[in-house]
Amino acid sequence: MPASHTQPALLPEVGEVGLLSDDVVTATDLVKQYRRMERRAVDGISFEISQGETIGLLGPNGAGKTTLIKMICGVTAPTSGRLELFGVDPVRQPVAAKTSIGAMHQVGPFDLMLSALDNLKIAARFRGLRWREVRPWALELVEHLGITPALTRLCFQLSGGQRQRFQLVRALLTIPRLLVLDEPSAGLDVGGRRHVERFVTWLRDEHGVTVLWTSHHIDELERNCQRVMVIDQGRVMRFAKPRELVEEFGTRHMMVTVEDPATSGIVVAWAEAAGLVVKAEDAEVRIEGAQVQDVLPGLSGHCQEHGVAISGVSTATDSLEEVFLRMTENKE
Ligand SMILES: Nc1ncnc2c1ncn2[C@@H]1O[C@H](COP(=O)(O)OP(=O)(O)OP(=O)(O)O)[C@@H](O)[C@H]1O
Repeated sequence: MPASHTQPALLPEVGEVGLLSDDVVTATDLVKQYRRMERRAVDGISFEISQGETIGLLGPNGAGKTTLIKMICGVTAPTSGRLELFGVDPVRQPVAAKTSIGAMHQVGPFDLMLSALDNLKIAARFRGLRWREVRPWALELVEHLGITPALTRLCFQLSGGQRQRFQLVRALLTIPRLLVLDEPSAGLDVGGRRHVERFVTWLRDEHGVTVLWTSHHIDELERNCQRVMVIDQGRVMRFAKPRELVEEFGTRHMMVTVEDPATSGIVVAWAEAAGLVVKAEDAEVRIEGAQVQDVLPGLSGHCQEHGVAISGVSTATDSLEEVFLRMTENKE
């Protein structure tokens, strides 16, 4: 969090222009059909996002995440359906989108031949902000993200991670009502990812910022999002809390490790005969099932009878990543 932990006094009021609703985004039967693309990129999506929520957007490559974000930002128009951002159409009233959204896109619009500082000044002007007014806050952010020494360097001289952090500063020249993060951790190391996560949490908790967050790091969404929308081939498969997705699509599993990998087949044969889903790799056997721990006494007895030494047993529930893979596999 920035050192002051407060929104600087000079920070301009944001998100005031003609905004009629507390619902952040409302989409009804939203469709995007690109020319020269056979299927629809977004295919009849309906959902609502409320003030203060952190929403994860999850889907395989080409699922339609970026297209959906572009429509929310008013950058591209829906082919049909209805989309409202704070109660207004972001394409017809682009000022509303421009003043209420802070967006960090996958491909940043930085001019590589200008310094990061000049790029930030240009971004401020583009958004109708006076640089001298947002400067203290922007520089505080730059300091907080550890990129002050890179401020006056040309953008092409920056590392991917430094550029990514400047993209975040650019999205946050004012504190937006909706922060859109399209792959914010691309190019960041583990420390950088956690830094960004903490900062976004602070924005949500201290300033009530609503966040729409896409990532291929599913653990990141699991940690930070209240609800996750799983989309595939332009359609919403589920829009639910991470825990609900895991409960609905995940399974409990037990990992049994045998001392001698050659004996794992005995465990596999027993589990299969008991009607359980089982996978083995070397000395590790994974047995799936809702009440999987209940089979342990029977399995132990069988192993003792057949001279199989078990060196470890653990049970766990699938992670959101495992659930996501199960939901989207075989959909090509
Ligand atoms: N301007 C465009 N013209 C034609 N087709 C497009 C255009 N933009 C995207 N597409 C296609 O629309 C589909 C959805 O693309 P989109 O970029 O929204 O997916 P995504 O979920 O963001 O993917 P990724 O995770 O790879 O970034 C893809 O098949 C893509 O090729």
